[in-house]
Amino acid sequence: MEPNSPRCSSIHASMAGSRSTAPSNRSISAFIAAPFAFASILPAIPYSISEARHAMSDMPLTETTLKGLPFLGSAIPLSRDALSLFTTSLQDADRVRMRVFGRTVLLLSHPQDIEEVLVRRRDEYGRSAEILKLQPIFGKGLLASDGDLWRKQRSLLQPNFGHAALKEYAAQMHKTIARLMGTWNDDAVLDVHPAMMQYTREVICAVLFGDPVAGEQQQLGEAVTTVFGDLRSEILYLPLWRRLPFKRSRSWNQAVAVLDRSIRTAIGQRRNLPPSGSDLLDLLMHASTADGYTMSDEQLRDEILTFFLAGHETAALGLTWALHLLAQHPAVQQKVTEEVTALLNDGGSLAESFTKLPWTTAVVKEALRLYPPVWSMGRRAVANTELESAPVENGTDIWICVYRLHRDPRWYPDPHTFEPERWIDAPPPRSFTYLPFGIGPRVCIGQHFAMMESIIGLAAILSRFRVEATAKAAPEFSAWITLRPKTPIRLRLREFRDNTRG
Ligand code: HEM
Repeated sequence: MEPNSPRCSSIHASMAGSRSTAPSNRSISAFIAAPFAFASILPAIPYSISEARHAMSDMPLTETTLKGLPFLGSAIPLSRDALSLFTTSLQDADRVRMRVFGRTVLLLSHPQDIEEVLVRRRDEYGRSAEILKLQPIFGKGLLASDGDLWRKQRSLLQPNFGHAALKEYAAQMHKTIARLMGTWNDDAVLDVHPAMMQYTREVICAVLFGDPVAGEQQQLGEAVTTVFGDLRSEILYLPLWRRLPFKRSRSWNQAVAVLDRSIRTAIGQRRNLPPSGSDLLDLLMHASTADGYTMSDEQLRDEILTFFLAGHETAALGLTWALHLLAQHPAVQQKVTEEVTALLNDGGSLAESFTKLPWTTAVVKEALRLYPPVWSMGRRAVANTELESAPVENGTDIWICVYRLHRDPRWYPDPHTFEPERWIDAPPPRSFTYLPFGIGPRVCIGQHFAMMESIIGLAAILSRFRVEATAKAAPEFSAWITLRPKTPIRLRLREFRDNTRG
């Protein structure tokens, strides 16, 4: 997709938070200035309302209602296995209505409804109940805030995820994965998810704080792992769970305190130094909008925690699933290895030339299609509104099942098959059917960052190692906030090249 095409400018215009529901051809907004050089690695998220309307107008949407228990509604099957409940019920209808603890929930996976909720009628939907429950811990960072605060923060933060900034981060990413691979040996069996968590955690720490001394990094890393590893309980039981004298809640509280203290200390120390532009913390601290708005220390702390929350595990999961898929598909792995090797043999460097790796990019996109780390997105209606032929009452919870959307045979032929070819020299998928990073004004601010981190990470690993599956069975996954493997994914590393280049 050309960045200045009408489609693309519609995306950008839609993100500017305008109240109009009509598509606009305004040129690229300051919010999402997708850099030209990165266009080829972005997930194809074609967006043209008129095109989408035309293509889908002849298909009436179907709706069903799930019967549940009094008051509990569908809470029990939902807590047992939400993903199965979602995918099974969405097989029979485009929309599923259910009750959960007395609330109405509308489950969606049709692109037409998704467009309504996330773009056309976006002002009629607010943050989801689950996200709002995180506010006492993570404050009013970008993910959990809304309205004017969100708009101000988004425009302040967005430039730091644009082209120039990303180029700086590429070198950090490459350095980080190279350092990590220095600890891997030929024939070793790698537990992939924790290894990728280490990679993305070190990247986000390095990008935010520069290269802190190893001890601080380690302490911060452990706190991040504890806090974000136990978010599930947090969301369910907050604030009760935190007050109970369990070992897990105690260590969780301690980790939150460490994280909080480390971030506040880093902010405090920096306030006494002149601006250096050396890392993201420094840039954010001194950023201001055209009308002079700057962030308070409290807001800065919330944004940094939010980046950990939103950008650490998600990116690690994308990479974990990509490596798993490559181990299952040696022929595709070979293609990736060949293109990376060719680039390096021609004197290219991964940090500078990662946009020139179509197979690696396609593998990342396809992994995010099959295993979207954010497999479900939520909103809550803040007004009485409607979807085509369906009323939506104020207060209705909306859940969008991205997993089902990505595996719907109407949009993806042979939807459960790993086929990176879909993303190479093929027309982009139908509008609003590929949403690993969401869409509309609340689209992931870190999407380019995450794509770059994934491509550089994957390419670096495959420039040196072949990965082999150690188990035949496909791993099961647990779908709570993110789509995680239920049991470890262990891959055998076969070193074929030393890591002195690239
Ligand atoms: C593969 C990796 C990632 C995936 C799959 C992912 C996915 C998403 C999705 C689906 C949303 C939109 C949620 C919604 O509309 O309700 C989102 C929002 C967000 N993401 Fe990401 N993300 C990833 C990486 C990152 C990274 C690396 C960062 C930061 C460094 C980040 C920061 C954020 C923030 C701050 C938001 C909230 C944006 C807003 O509401 O304005 N994400 N992400």
